Amino acid sequence: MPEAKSRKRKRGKKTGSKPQIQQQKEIKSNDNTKAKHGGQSNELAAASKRPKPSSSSSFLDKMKARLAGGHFRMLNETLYTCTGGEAFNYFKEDPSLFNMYHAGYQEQMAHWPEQPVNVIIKWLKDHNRSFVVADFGCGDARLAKNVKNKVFSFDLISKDPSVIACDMSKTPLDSSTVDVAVFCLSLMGTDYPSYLNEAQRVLKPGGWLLIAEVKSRFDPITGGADPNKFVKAISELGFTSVLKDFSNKMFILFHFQKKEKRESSKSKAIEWPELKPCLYKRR
Ligand SMILES: C[S@@+](CC[C@H](N)C(=O)[O-])C[C@H]1O[C@@H](n2cnc3c(N)ncnc32)[C@H](O)[C@@H]1O
Repeated sequence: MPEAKSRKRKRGKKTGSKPQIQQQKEIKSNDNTKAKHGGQSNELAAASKRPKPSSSSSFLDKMKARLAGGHFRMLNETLYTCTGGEAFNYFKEDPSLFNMYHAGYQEQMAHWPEQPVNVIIKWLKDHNRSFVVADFGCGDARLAKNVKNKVFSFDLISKDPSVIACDMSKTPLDSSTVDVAVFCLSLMGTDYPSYLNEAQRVLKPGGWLLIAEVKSRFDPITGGADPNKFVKAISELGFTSVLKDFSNKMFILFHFQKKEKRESSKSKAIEWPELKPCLYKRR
């Protein structure tokens, strides 16, 4: 690493001094040609040869954005193809990757006409303010920052003192203590049923499970999961389906309420549909 740094410094010096020397030469030759020919056209010709700082910096910005976009897509794909535990260890080793992921995520979300987290914030504002909320995969904890409810925010890395860093299949919450469990675009890991199991454990009977997910993940025509199979699996986990909303172009919303008692026998394994990774577009 130190070697790379010093090489960078040397290169910086070289490129930094060259244009200056060039400029001086141009000014000189301009003066000469002006003196010789007295024409304005020579000055214009020289100016057109000068490097344009604005275009080179915008090129650099473009390259930086392309590189950042590539990093984001790589991290995004990693999160969708590993378990929560693996993702937790991955970010723990290099927390800066989490910032990189979220910068790319915010960039992508800026192109969505509506943010699902805002729809959930509105739902919470329209309901009981004393509801205790658990935000599973909270990101920058926007939800907690925008409601008056008590919110427990969980993510792989804590970027805010209010966020608890953990793999959300194992939260530190006591059983039956939460009124609303939120998963907003966060059912990423291949072991996503373990996150829903955890929500079932911490929710009070009658508690709400709100899920927003990328629509393409539930489009069987393009290899997505059958939403009915997803709802069936969650019902077997001990929930009643209350709402399935397909009206938004980008995301799908599911609302469930926890049953007083789980009906399905423990011996019968729940058949969870596979949720395909959500691959964001290159921009
Ligand atoms: C696509 S972002 C959405 C963030 C936020 N919910 C929003 O809507 O803006 C998904 C978040 O879930 C987190 N996440 C994914 N798997 C997780 C896990 N097993 N445990 C904790 N957080 C997880 C990611 O780190 C990421 O911050």
